Amino acid sequence: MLWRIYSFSFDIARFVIRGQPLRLLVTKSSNYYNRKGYDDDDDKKIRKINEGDEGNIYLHKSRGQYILTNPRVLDTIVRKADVRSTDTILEIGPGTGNLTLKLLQVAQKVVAIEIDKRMVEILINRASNRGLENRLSVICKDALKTEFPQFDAVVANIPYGISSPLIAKFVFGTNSFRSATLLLQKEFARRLLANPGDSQFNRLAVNVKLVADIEFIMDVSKRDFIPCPKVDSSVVKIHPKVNVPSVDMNEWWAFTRTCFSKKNKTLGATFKQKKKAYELLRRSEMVDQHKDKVMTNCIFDDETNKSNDEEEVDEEHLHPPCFEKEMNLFRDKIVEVLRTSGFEEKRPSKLSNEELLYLLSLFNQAGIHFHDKAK
Ligand SMILES: C[S@@+](CC[C@H](N)C(=O)[O-])C[C@H]1O[C@@H](n2cnc3c(N)ncnc32)[C@H](O)[C@@H]1O
Repeated sequence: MLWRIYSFSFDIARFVIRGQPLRLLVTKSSNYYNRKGYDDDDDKKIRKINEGDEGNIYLHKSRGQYILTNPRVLDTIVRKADVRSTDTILEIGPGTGNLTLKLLQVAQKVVAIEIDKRMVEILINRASNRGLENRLSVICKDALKTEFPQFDAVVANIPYGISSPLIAKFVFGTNSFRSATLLLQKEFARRLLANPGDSQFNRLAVNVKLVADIEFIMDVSKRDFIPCPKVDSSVVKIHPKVNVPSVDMNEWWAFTRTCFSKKNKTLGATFKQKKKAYELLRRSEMVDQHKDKVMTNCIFDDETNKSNDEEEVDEEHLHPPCFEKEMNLFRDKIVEVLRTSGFEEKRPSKLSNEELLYLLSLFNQAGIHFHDKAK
């Protein structure tokens, strides 16, 4: 009972502070979710929100459905995105359209990709009620499986569960664009912003920063969302670089995957592992018979820095006796490159992209190449 009173006063306070209509349907169960955010045990009907008279909807945790409701935060995101009146803006996960409606006021066109058709209905209704539907194009599909149309910039509060592959799709995809202003989970944003030597620096930052500059915009409190998530958020702006180093991206991803498999180990220790040398020997152009079968894995799938590039290799066949001599020679060659270049005692977590690019070029000169696992 006390909690209900507290919860209701909180909503009233939000109404007064922000001067916006109450959006919550205060139902029996909503008090529970108010307090706790999503219910971990029940991912189905978890929270009903009400967008004024324009529809109401239950939100799903599995789809990252956290609605950003603070108009001041929404305005700041749009302002910091520097949207031009001639722009086509790509928005991923528009939800019920709080951000979309603001974008439609400043951009020429908004293309929104939303997986949930219930959200699409509400979004189209809200845009139509304001006479903005002609400038809105909605694609009701999974953004990861959809080819993006041409766009000038991205502005989005994306579902956090797909941050890595989505950012990879933006920065390594074929579309050229000016910037991507994204609301991300705070921890993820910190990893993206991290520099060599920072504890959060990992392969995610290394790969993205090869092709883009990342700008911190602002932190956003979890209390600015409905329902209240467990984590805080941050807005960052990704600026694709005009001059990208000329490097084979597949090889770069495979190289950083190997280096960052243990980001705090020295490179000497990482590359001296028999298994690592064997994998490289098999994949190197010197012996790889299957060069054309290179497979590109998700470039960020080790962002938690777990050693998930450890291939499931049958130990018996890890280094067959006939291969032992060849492998030892190859490993000596790798270590020689590291020793003569002064990289043997260095740790990948402290190296800049320029240093990593230089090391890769030295490996290549010695005939050592990196590929993702051959199929
Ligand atoms: C964090 S909510 C953001 C909603 C809205 N933009 C806002 O700021 O309030 C994420 C939205 O992305 C949608 N979504 C989740 N996975 C998606 C996917 N793979 N492709 C497109 N949309 C997706 C969800 O349905 C949800 O509407």
